[in-house]
Amino acid sequence: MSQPVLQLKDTNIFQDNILILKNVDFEIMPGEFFYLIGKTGSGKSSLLKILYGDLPLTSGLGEVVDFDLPSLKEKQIPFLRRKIGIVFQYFKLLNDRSIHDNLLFVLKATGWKDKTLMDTKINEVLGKVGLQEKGYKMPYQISGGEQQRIAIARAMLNDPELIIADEPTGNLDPKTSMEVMELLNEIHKSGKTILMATHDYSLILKYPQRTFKVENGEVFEVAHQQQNS
Ligand SMILES: Nc1ncnc2c1ncn2[C@@H]1O[C@H](COP(=O)(O)OP(=O)(O)OP(=O)(O)O)[C@@H](O)[C@H]1O
Repeated sequence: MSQPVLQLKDTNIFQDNILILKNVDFEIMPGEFFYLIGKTGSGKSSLLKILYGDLPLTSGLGEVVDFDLPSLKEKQIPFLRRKIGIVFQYFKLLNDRSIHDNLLFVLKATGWKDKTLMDTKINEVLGKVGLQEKGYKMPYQISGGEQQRIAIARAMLNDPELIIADEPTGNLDPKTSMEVMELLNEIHKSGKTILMATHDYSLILKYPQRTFKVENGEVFEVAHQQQNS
């Protein structure tokens, strides 16, 4: 039987010694797509930060892409991040270089050396997000939706075992949000595991998946929503 891609057990999550979430228990198996929903400030980002090593796990058990979180060392974090693709609300592209060079920068930073292999990989991920022709453009020369697609392409450069998306549509208009959701769905259908935080219930209605809710310091699974389109 396959192992969970991520697992939290009896985990308490703190920010500045303040308990934000208690007794968090959940796991994601390979190929699943999970939403994490909850109001602004409920603790979604804190939970995700635990998973990519941005917040230490000081209470309870946790394992992500075969890394043990309670014993995670600073020097292991880059290796953890190579196995996780992260997509943020604000796309965080580097504005001083082209799309192609944004992607090249990540490949070089994660240990790639061969120029031909790097170019092939960049073309591949740009193709996956439908933007193969835009590699020469600067980030500010493309739309917000396109920038988020590039950020998704960037997250896929190292074939991650898990994609974490923190409010990936939070900075986009409704139509562009739907396009980004279509893309995430395609990526999911290609076999990727995705955990996505959002407070946009309309997306969850349109693209129903297993959903965990963050509320009053707790995380619990909610029943599937009916598709409403
Ligand atoms: N660096 C920090 N130091 C102290 N407290 C923090 C820090 N970051 C977040 N918090 C607090 O932790 C709580 C949860 O914040 P978090 O960002 O995880 O919520 P969220 O559900 O992701 O909300 P949002 O969608 O607004 O990011 C909030 O009360 C917030 O003020």
